[in-house]
Amino acid sequence: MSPDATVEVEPVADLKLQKKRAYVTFLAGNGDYVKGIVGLAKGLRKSKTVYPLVVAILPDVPDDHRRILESHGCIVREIVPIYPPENQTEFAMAYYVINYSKLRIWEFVEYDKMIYLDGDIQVFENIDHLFDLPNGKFYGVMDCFCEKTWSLSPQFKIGYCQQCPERVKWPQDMGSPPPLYFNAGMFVFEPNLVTYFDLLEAVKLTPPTSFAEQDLLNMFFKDVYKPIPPEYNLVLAMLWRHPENVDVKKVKVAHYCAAGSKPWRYTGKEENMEREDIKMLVNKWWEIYEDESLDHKNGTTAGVHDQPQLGPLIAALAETEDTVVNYQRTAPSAA
Ligand SMILES: O=c1ccn([C@@H]2O[C@H](COP(=O)(O)OP(=O)(O)O[C@H]3O[C@H](CO)[C@H](O)[C@H](O)[C@H]3O)[C@@H](O)[C@H]2O)c(=O)[nH]1
Ligand SMILES: O[C@H]1[C@H](O)[C@@H](O)[C@H](O)[C@@H](O)[C@H]1O
Ligand SMILES: [Mn+2]
Repeated sequence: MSPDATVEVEPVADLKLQKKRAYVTFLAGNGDYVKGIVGLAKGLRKSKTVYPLVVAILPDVPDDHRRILESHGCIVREIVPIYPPENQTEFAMAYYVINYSKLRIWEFVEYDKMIYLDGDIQVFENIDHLFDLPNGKFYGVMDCFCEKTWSLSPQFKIGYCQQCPERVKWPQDMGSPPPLYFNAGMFVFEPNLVTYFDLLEAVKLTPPTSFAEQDLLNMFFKDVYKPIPPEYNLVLAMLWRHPENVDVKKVKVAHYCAAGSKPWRYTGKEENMEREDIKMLVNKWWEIYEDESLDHKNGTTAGVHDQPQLGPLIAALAETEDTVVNYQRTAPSAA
């Protein structure tokens, strides 16, 4: 390039950050969760995210499921399973043991920041702005302790829930109330190898408990946890347990974790599944899943991969720590 050449760089977006952000989900086994992830990929595309969806998969995910994910624009990354120490613990759901492997996502350090979403989550509105939350914290939505899955916990036994701490107050003779507890189906985090090795160490040293890696993550990040509003991860039981805390019309992200609510298995027969709000949310999931206009085109991945390749000059500038490079994005819509 000649020395007096000028480069048109328009002040629009923080390129450096965009380059290193992604959504991430997790897939294990040869069952039907792959449908959940296809639905999620399409929901994210509909939300017009500019970021890709990475799927961390265990080796037991069959090839045809991997190909389905790739055909929907996902970046598939195989991870090595993580096993908790031997223990007699009864998990709230027996299969939660596989979720320890999810901790491998802290190893994805080619990304500065990621948003983890379970495969039974659907995104109805763009949530890319969550990537702009200040670094150094762990963001997630506060859980509810009222469903039967919590029946072994002291909270459930005394009827205490952090969603309505005034209803049954935490008894003084049980010490101070437990720290705020997030649902680990959705969270904003920064991959980091030091954190990753500390997490692996914590797994080795911590006897498993009912909610597996969700309990571990809550313990590990308790001092940096910052709650975000429930519309970023609507744990469906909130609709009948704490209706005063949620407005279903404002929901950006729904988490189909209540018993019987997974849309691809929904029959409407289980408790609470006949509710109109549940039927509406299940229908919304199916509309996205079946919308062919949201199918991935041209064999490219969603989000960042739909963006033009950066010129080497812009890329080099983006590497400079204190230089904010802005440029005109001409990305086509993710749809
Ligand atoms: O056979 C399976 C089971 C689970 N998963 C993956 O693991 C995730 C977690 O499983 P569920 O969504 O069924 O679990 P819940 O929502 O009931 O569980 C919650 O508690 C769990 C405790 O282990 C995890 O923290 C999980 O992320 C959190 O949302 C799934 O979304 C999916 O991404 C699979 O791929 N295959
Ligand atoms: O991880 C669990 C799971 O998602 C359950 O279905 C729900 O009852 C819980 O509140 C949550 O902590
Ligand atoms: Mn889930």
